[in-house]
This record gives sequence, C-alpha cells and structure tokens, in this order.
Amino acid sequence: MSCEFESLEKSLESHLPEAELAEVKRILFGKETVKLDLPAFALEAASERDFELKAFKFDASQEQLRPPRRTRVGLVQHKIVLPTDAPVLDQINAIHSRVGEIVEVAAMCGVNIICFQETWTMPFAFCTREKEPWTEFAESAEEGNTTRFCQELAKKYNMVIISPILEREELHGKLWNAAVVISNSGNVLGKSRKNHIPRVGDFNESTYYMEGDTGHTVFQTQFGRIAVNICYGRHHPLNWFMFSMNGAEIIFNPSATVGGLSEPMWSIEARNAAIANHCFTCAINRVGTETFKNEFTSGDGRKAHHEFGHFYGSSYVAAPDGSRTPGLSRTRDGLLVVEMDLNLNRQVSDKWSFKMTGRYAEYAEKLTKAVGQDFKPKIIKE
Ligand SMILES: NC(=O)NCCC(=O)O
Repeated sequence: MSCEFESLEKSLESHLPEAELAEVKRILFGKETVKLDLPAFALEAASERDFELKAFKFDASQEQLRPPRRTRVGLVQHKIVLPTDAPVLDQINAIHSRVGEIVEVAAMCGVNIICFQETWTMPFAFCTREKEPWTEFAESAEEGNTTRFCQELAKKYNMVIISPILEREELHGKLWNAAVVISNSGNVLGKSRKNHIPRVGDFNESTYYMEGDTGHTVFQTQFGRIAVNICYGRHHPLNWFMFSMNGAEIIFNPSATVGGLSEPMWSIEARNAAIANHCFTCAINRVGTETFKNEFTSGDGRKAHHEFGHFYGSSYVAAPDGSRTPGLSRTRDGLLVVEMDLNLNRQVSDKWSFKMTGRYAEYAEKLTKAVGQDFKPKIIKE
C-alpha cells in the first residue's frame, strides 16, 4: 500500500468536503501557495516524457524602496533508469539523458536555478557496503563528465545547476558526497560537501566517505544567494542555521531517503528550517525502489534482501512564513517549478525577528562548555 499511495494532498482532496479541505490545508500547509501558469508546450512535453510537472509561486508584499526579487527554482526527482547491474557508464548516460530532458522542460518554464537529487547519477548503492562497482560512479567535481554535461546545460539554458554527485578527489584518494554548483555562465562556482554522514538504517555511507570539509559555503549567483545542505544534514537544525548565518537566501536539500525510516519527518524538517532561518528551503528526494544483485543485510534481524526503498519523492519548497508547496508525487519522476520573491525573507524577518531575538553569543559560549570534558549540566534537584 505505502508504495502505491500517491500523495497526502491527493488523498485529502479526494476525501474531504471543499470547505473543510481549505481549513485543513490552511492549518497543515499555511497560506495557500498560488498555482503558477506554465506554457502549454511545457506541460505537453512533460506529459509526453512521462513525468509530473507542478508549479507554484510565493509572493511578497510590494515594498516602496525595493523592487521584487523574483527567482524561479526547479526541483528534479527521478528513478534510476537502468538496472543496477548494467555497465556503469550506461547507467550514468541513461540518467544524464533522462534528467537532460527534464531540464529542457525546466528551461521552457523559465527556471533560473535547478537542483537534482542526492548522488543523482547513480543508484543509492551504499546500503550494500560493497565498494565495486559503486566507487566507479565517483567523478571529479571540477572536471568529471557529469560536471561537463551540466556546464553545457547551464550555458545553454542560462540556468544555475546544483549537481550532487559522488565526488572523487583523485589527488588525495578521497571520495566525498558533494554538490557541485555550476553558474549560469557555465563555470563551476564551487562545491559543498555533505556535512553529516548518516549511521542509520541501510544508509551505510560511512563505508565510503567522511564528513565534508567545506563548511557552510554560500554561493552568490545572479538569481540569489544559495547553499546546499545535503540529505542527512536536514536533521541538524544548526547545520541549516550556519548556512543561513552565511547569508543563504535559498537552501537546497538534495536527499535520498526511504518511507519506513523518515517519511513522517520529511514534511517538517526543511519547513521548520525555512521558518527558523527566514529563508526558502527546497527538499528533494528520489523515487523508486532499487534492487541490487547481491543480497545485503540491514542489521535488524531481517533476512538478507536485494531491495532498498521505497524512496518516496514528495519534493517540496517551504517559505519563511511557514507556508509550503504541495509535494511532488511519492512514486513518479517529477519537476517542481517554484517562483519565489526573495524579498519575503526580510519581510518575515522584520515581523518575527528570530535572528535578532536569538541569544547566539550566549548559546555559543554555553555550547562550548557543554561539549567540553568537565561539563556539569545545570540541573536543579530537590
Ligand atoms: N542520504 C541520507 O543521508 N539518508 C539518510 C536517511 C535520512 O536522512 O532520511
């Protein structure tokens, strides 16, 4: 059942009376996000290419001194294309071509910044703990084929591309889970390496790579200041916070996560980060169930098995005022196009003032003590 269940929004819409639905949506999702009109040819192309295309916009109030700062983001979720035992290069090329056709539709929709899912060029094979052939999917962030592919697309469509890959740093013999940020000029702006490596469920990523060393880099693009908090980093509120302290206006969260593990948390974490940090957040998850030739165990008493999933998609965008778009499907490839007026960040900040009321200097001092050897927690007992 859980794999076929299309989406929470669809279920609410088909079962609730109209008036009640509006109230349920207001309480659950915040101020309603307005649907964005897209060109008919883009909708047709998406339907022909068999992926879901949804579009929404977040408006801000008209200001007297600043013009609106509208930017359009695109979130891509997709299944792997070939079986996981197909030749490595065939698998990569097939995914390039699938995502390439989605990016083409994003360009028809006027997308300025597009972000792909975590390690988008490969199966999420880290569950297996086998090194071969999975490490062969790793590529140079600066010069790999996938980066070259994205550079062409970025230039062609005048689009910033966030390309999360398995990175190989040849010189030092290191692998990383990293997002390459490619400017709309086609130049590699830089990369952001995954800060927190999971040790939960079948996410055996610590077998392959270490915690990232790029800190909380923010990238100034023509379309806004962006940052990338890769997957498991979304469980760490301070991780979002540090990107925001460096000035991020939009924080992308390319992910790969499965229903049994994280689905009840999914709709909360990125949305909470948008609220707490007065910024936009974009949560992206892959779709599908991935099957591996060799059985692997999950360390939970279950028999060894071949399948990892169900990756439940449900990619969405959250705004600083607590509102959010509906999610993409739990089962289908999709593109979510969202227009946002970045002026909303400062407007909400002026209203709620979390950055001003936060006692950060005090937290920093106390936290330094709390993680020290001689720390005594402040607990008063009778
Ligand atoms: N890819 C990844 O870090 N997944 C961990 C599980 C989760 O964060 O939901």
